[in-house]
Amino acid sequence: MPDLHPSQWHPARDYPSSQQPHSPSEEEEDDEVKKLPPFYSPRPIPISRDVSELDINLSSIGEPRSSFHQRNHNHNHPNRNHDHDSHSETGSEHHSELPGLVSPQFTPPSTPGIQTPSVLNDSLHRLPRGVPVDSSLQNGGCGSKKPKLLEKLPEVNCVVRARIPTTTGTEMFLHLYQNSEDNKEHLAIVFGNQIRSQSLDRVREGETEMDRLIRGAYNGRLYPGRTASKQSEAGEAESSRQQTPRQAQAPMVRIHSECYTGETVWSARCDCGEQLDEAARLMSLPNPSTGQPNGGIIIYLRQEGRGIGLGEKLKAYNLQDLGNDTVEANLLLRHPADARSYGLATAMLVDLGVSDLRLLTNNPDKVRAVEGPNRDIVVRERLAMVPIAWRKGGIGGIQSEEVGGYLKTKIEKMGHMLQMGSDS
Ligand SMILES: Nc1nc2c(ncn2[C@@H]2O[C@H](COP(=O)(O)OP(=O)(O)OP(=O)(O)O)[C@@H](O)[C@H]2O)c(=O)[nH]1
Repeated sequence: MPDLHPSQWHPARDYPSSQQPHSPSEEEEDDEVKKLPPFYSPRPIPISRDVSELDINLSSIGEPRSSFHQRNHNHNHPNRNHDHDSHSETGSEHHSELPGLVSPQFTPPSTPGIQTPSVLNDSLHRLPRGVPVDSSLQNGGCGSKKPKLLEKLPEVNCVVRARIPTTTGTEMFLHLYQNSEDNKEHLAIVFGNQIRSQSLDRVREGETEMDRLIRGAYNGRLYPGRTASKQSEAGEAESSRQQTPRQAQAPMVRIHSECYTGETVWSARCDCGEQLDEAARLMSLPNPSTGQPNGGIIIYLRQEGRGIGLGEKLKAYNLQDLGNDTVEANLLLRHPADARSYGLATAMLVDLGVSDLRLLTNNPDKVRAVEGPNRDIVVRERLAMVPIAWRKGGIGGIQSEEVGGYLKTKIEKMGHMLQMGSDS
């Protein structure tokens, strides 16, 4: 390689041809993928114990501090609170006493209290347009690339579930999973109270009723003094009255990969934090026909930096500042452009009783990959995630030179199904 200062060096020009980073051919991709462990993210440590016997390490739970209701979308200052009052969009509760921490996506651009939930025709209250998907067809709305899938889904086990009231007034149930492939705590963020985890509800040998209550394997709600995981008849009648009605449509699902920089430390290099917020907001919106929240599931996978890990992603950012795009930077670091896999997401969704879904994504690879090796799950529709800054009448959104380049590369090199700068 020529002896150049890094700031003068560009991969396309200055790499010896044998080392030139390039878009891999299908064969090369095959080789590249074979070299990767099945759940590369980035170095899984296989666990030998039976997943059903895994114990809960409570001290390690709680990371990362996802700030999806408190995100700063202007990025002028990380701690800036915007000036909208907080307002529940579900129409179910109104917390006028909450501080102004709620992000603009969660806050209608009006004074809380003067609008009724019947105003469902403005862009904030509508779901994105669904595009029908059929992955069995060559041009079925999800690209033509066949994902490399394992023959068998990994084993997953939901070890604990807890109710989380959120700053918008919507409640969700956080499900923490362990699995047979790595030691990471992957999560399912479940909106609505109809979706149950089969592995969580399964009775464990020797467990007491208190054990079940503590690990979240109860129905209805917890209250001081409750001792039984199953409710009394009166309690059951009350909970079925409060249960969110089953939606006629397949549930909305977002499969999200961890992004510490975009979700926690206000990075304007990517739109990851905004996408996480938006998925939660859409799942909290009232369904026009029932008035109840739409509900849905965010599968939160710990595959930081598209699977290369935070340290490597930070190196990639330095390479980006030296003039490379996101794909080139990964390849220069000897990583694939995208090192993720979605088998764990499929297995978690199967555990949550999902057989078909509407997927919030622009990424064609996710659609086929989440369906699993035997089409264990079917994606019926794709709901586009259009950046807020590109939307007509959209308020805020991430705006920076870096996020512009990031989205451009996704569209031009990774086949993401979006039109640059457009909200269609
Ligand atoms: N290697 C690398 N990873 C990045 C970069 N920017 C963001 N990421 C990671 O990309 C992942 C974001 O992916 P997702 O939110 O699942 O979205 P996606 O696959 O791009 O597609 P959508 O479903 O359309 O959002 C996170 O793990 C981020 O940490 C980057 O410049 N380099």
